[in-house]
Amino acid sequence: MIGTFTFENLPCRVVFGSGALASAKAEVERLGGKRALVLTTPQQEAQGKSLGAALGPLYGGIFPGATMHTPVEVTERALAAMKACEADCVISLGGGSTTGLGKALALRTGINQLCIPTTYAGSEMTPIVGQTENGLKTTVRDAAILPETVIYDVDLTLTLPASLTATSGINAIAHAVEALYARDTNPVTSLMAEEGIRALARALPAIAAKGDDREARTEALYGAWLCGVCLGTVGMALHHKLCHTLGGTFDLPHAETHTIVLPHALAYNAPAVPDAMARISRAIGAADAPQGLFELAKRLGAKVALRDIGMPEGGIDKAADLAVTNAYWNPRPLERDAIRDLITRAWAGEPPGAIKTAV
Ligand SMILES: NC(=O)C1=CN([C@@H]2O[C@H](COP(=O)(O)OP(=O)(O)OC[C@H]3O[C@@H](n4cnc5c(N)ncnc54)[C@H](O)[C@@H]3O)[C@@H](O)[C@H]2O)C=CC1
Ligand SMILES: O=C(O)/C=C\C(=O)CC(=O)O
Repeated sequence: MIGTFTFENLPCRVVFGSGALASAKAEVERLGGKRALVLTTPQQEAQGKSLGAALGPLYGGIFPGATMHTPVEVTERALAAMKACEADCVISLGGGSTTGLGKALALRTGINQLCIPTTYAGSEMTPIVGQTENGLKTTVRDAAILPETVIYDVDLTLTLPASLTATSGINAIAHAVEALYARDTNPVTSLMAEEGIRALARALPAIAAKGDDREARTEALYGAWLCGVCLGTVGMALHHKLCHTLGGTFDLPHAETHTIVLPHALAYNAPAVPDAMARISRAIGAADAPQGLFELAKRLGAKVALRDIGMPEGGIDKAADLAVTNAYWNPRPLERDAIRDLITRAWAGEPPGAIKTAV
């Protein structure tokens, strides 16, 4: 049954397809840009420079210093580079870290962003940025943060290593999973969520078998786009909050943390959200959604234990305390002991279990 709901379409132009990168110059012109600063990580600097060459007179320069979790000191250096070349727009070429830097600049200056994602993180579709200062990561949501234009070119994803393909893809799936049981869930976002999960769950094993399978890569990028829209459109819950806490407190890598925690967070919420569980099961083709996602991660060769990505066992209690400290909405009430159980399983790499319920 369709109830009452609010749906807000976020204004963003999307150019999708193999070879779409060639439209970058035209898209900058469409935004009214005269001088673009290209942003990349150090690893993607050469790619950024070749994009710069294709921009001709619209190329203002490159800032190849993007890094994970958007540290404010990096943003300040990028701001100086923006001023030095008198840029009136930025082009973010890379994964969520590079997109995050472009968003941090837009938040401070209102500058237009052309975003060219090369992972499946989905940040390009959201008006959200997480920024780190003095070791503390805080999240800002603001309309100015949403990129104006996004170019999805599957060719750029062919080089994404197998490990990051797997974890970034499951990071995307996590956005759609939580959208299906969000407090402000709605039928339109849920359509995108189920289709996004389906596309990624189908494409990722094919990519694991053949990294340059263009058809599977296209389907994965399409799925990542839909999942990113879900993250930008509705609120997230326990899974995203836990990953944020674990990542920030123990300096764990973003996509890997999502991949490990997702089946366990879903098992925790399962009793409260049977309809969402049915949709996820259908999308991944598994009888049990948490178990199916755990199996998918293993099949893709991803790590399934927080201890294997650097979380100390002594941190389990601290994480459980933090998870229930700043109350936030979740479909199932936050129960400290059950959340500790969830984190313990994720730490050890055990399959998701029936999580104990408070009596
Ligand atoms: N604000 C939002 O809505 C969201 C923000 N994020 C943020 O994004 C960051 C994580 O982004 P990710 O995309 O997971 O990783 P990333 O952007 O840090 O990329 C990881 C590494 O892979 C390299 N790389 C990227 N694409 C490549 C390709 N196609 N071929 C070869 N190498 C490639 C990058 O240069 C980098 O060295 C975190 O800081 C996270 O908080 C993630 C999702 C949503
Ligand atoms: O950290 C951010 O930039 C904000 C949101 C996310 O990273 C979303 C996520 O946890 O994947």
